Amino acid sequence: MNWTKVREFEEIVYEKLEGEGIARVTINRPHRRNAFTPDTVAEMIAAFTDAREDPSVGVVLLTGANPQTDGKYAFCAGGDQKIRGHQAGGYQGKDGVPRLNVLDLQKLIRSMPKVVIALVAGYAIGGGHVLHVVCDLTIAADNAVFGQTGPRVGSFDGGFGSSYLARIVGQKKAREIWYLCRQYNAQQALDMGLVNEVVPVGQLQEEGVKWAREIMQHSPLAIRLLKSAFNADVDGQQGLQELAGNATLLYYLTEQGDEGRRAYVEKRAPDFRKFPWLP
Ligand SMILES: CC(C)(COP(=O)(O)OP(=O)(O)OC[C@H]1O[C@@H](n2cnc3c(N)ncnc32)[C@H](O)[C@@H]1OP(=O)(O)O)[C@@H](O)C(=O)NCCC(=O)NCCSC(=O)c1cc(O)c2ccccc2c1O
Repeated sequence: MNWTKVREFEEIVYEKLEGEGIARVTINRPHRRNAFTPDTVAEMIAAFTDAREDPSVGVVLLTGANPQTDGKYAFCAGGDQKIRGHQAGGYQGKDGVPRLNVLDLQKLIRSMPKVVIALVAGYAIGGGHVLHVVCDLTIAADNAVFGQTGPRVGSFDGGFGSSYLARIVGQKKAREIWYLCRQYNAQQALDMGLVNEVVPVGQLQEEGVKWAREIMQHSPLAIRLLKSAFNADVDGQQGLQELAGNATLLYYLTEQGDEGRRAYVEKRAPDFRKFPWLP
């Protein structure tokens, strides 16, 4: 497949499949099971922002560099515990400032009007598990392992990582996942509705592209509106803002919406009488 690097990053790889509208973000810290630092997250935010702003991109694949240095696999093992500051308010990257900027990345993935598909091989653990949860779809390799570790390592994600997880797998299962910190294999994840499909690990990337190509055949506006409608059901005023923003976008595309703008620019009264009050 003809993947082209969009630009150089240090802790991720960001590519596009030329002429297909598909982008891929790969977390590239295999010596730490692809655990993220604030710098990894800042790079991911930059890549996802590029994909969001590029009108030719409709689908973004999120994955981890594999196999790892010891031959094992990981999607992402969450925040890098070795740089989580001592009694500090977050993870410390190159500038030494403690932050939890993965929360900004979660919001971006969730609200961007493109489809984000997590391709999970090996461990999706802690904050890495939450990353796949906030993606629109998840395809798992048959060696995938899912779980939260927060209460064991002195952390928790009470946002999308717990409340949205409960919307996906149900309250009882979500509480089990967080309170017991167990690990679940790909089949168990499929059974609880946590992933969309399980494929052999060697086919994971191809399968992701296959799903992306199918999505790319469909209407961008319909998918944009569906994503914001799914979010609006769960995300309160933020979700309504996304849905309403799309209503405004559509209104701007109409003659009626344009009449108000034109009248202002032409310094005349708008004529809305020609438009029907539909039932
Ligand atoms: C993922 C594992 C289950 C894999 O186990 P395995 O035995 O295969 O591998 P090793 O344990 O030997 O790991 C190999 C190598 O990688 C290092 N490593 C792995 N994960 C991390 C990590 N998260 N941070 C730092 N380093 C990591 C490991 O130390 C080894 O290197 P050595 O040089 O030491 O040999 C297992 O690795 C594992 O359980 N990892 C920890 C998973 C974890 O607890 N993650 C953090 C959860 S908390 C979190 O992610 C989090 C982040 C946020 O930003 C939040 C923001 C807001 C709210 C909440 C947040 C949050 O909870």
